[in-house]
Amino acid sequence: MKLTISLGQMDIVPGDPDANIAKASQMARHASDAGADVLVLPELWSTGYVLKRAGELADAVGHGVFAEVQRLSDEHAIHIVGSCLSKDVSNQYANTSVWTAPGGRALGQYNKLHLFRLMHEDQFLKPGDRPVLIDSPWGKAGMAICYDLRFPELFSSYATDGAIMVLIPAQWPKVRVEHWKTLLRARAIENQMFVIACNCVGQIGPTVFGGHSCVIDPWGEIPIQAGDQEEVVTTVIDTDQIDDVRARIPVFSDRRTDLFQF
Ligand SMILES: O=C(O)CCC(=O)C(=O)O
Repeated sequence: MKLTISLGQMDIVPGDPDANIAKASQMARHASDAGADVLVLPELWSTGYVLKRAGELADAVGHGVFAEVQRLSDEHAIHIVGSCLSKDVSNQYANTSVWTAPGGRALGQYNKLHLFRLMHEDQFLKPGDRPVLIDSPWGKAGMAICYDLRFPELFSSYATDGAIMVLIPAQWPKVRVEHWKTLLRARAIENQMFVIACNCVGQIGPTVFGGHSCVIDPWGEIPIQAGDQEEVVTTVIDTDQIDDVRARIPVFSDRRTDLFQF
């Protein structure tokens, strides 16, 4: 099955949801004009890392920025995935990626499992308590956010549970962009699935972000990779490629499940 994906590599305006929603709106229009089925945005794209202002900037899922994304999804008939600051009924904050589908619905939501101490997430946010696999119209899709990329067991559990792709909104710093590229490719190759990753660009405080948003196929090839500027890039993937790659090198049948847990 063919799936057209756009990556909205945004230069996030810190602490200014209105400015970032305007950028997301332009990106959704651009992606829709390019024929995209799904637009992926970065991690915390509506606010950036201004966690000290979570009380003012976080929204309950379904409200505020999440409702704005639903409006964009309906208007442009496009699925949208990206993470924003959320709050729950007890006013606890999380880094939440929602898969928003046209027609006024969300297919699922995921709270970042591995909080990134270097950005003080552990001081402000509640970590997620479970992996989330979305039943998308193109097949099962695992949800991950940025630092989660360093934890291969998350990706391998998604693959074992039938994922054909994992979507990763991120704010990955330029200084470690080689880790980003290497880990994304490794996760795609070792799990023989598509890895779809959208980073941001620009600078927030002392941190410069690395861009290089990309889609990686199950063979480790990179059909599209952005540079280090704000841009929307689009590519078409064929999910049937997964069966071809898994037939060529049957790592899932060759796993030593008698020795290791997956
Ligand atoms: O793992 C890294 O190097 C970057 C992670 C990160 O910036 C994040 O999770 O926000």
